[in-house]
Amino acid sequence: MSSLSWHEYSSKDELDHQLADFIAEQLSTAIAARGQAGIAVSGGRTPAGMFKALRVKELDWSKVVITLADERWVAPDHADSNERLTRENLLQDKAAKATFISQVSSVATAHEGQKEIEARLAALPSPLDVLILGMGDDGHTASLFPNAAELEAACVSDALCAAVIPPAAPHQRITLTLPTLAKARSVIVHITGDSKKALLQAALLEQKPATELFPIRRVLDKCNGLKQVFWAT
Ligand SMILES: O=C1O[C@H](COP(=O)(O)O)[C@@H](O)[C@H](O)[C@H]1O
Repeated sequence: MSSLSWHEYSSKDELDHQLADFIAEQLSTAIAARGQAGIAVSGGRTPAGMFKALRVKELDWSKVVITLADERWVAPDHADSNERLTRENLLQDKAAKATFISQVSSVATAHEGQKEIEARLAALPSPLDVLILGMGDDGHTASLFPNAAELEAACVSDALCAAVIPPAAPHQRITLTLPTLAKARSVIVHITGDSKKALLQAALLEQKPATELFPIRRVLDKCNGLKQVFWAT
């Protein structure tokens, strides 16, 4: 694996602000170099504070395309929706000018909706300039869940996204596939708490066939861009 650098902070607030500064700089650099920037953000409990710090940054948000690393197959106003989290916390203030690509539709299942989401994602700058990954307590990242029936296909797929039914977590999912995630120019793992730090460190040390590694490790192993962990206790 190419090298992974760690940035550790003594508070979540400091982490949120430092990470927001770093992302804003990367988006501005991408816009200067290529005229636009593409970023995929994660959902869950971790990113809200960082989103609030990022949304007020001075950059040309009209040139930024934002999507999700993964989405829960729920209505966009559902309490568990990653889109809702992103709209309420990131797509506000200056960042309201960004383009957002939603990864959910009104059809009943993620498997049925995958083709429509795939078509929408064709508008995403490729490769992504910035990818923010979370990590669950089970080592999943995006919605690449250990033991999901769709995991192996999503790790080698030519598609941009895949439908996944997590074996032990709520909601059907759409996730960017591992090849789509791994192409990102800059990958940031954004985690908090001692147990996630310990899990990530253990995942990075595992010596097993790829199919038995935690999904977070599988993604990081395939990334050739800049790789960093932003962590706070
Ligand atoms: O289900 C999900 O979980 C992960 C981790 O979330 P957290 O609540 O532990 O921060 C998240 O990265 C992913 O986007 C989300 O759909």
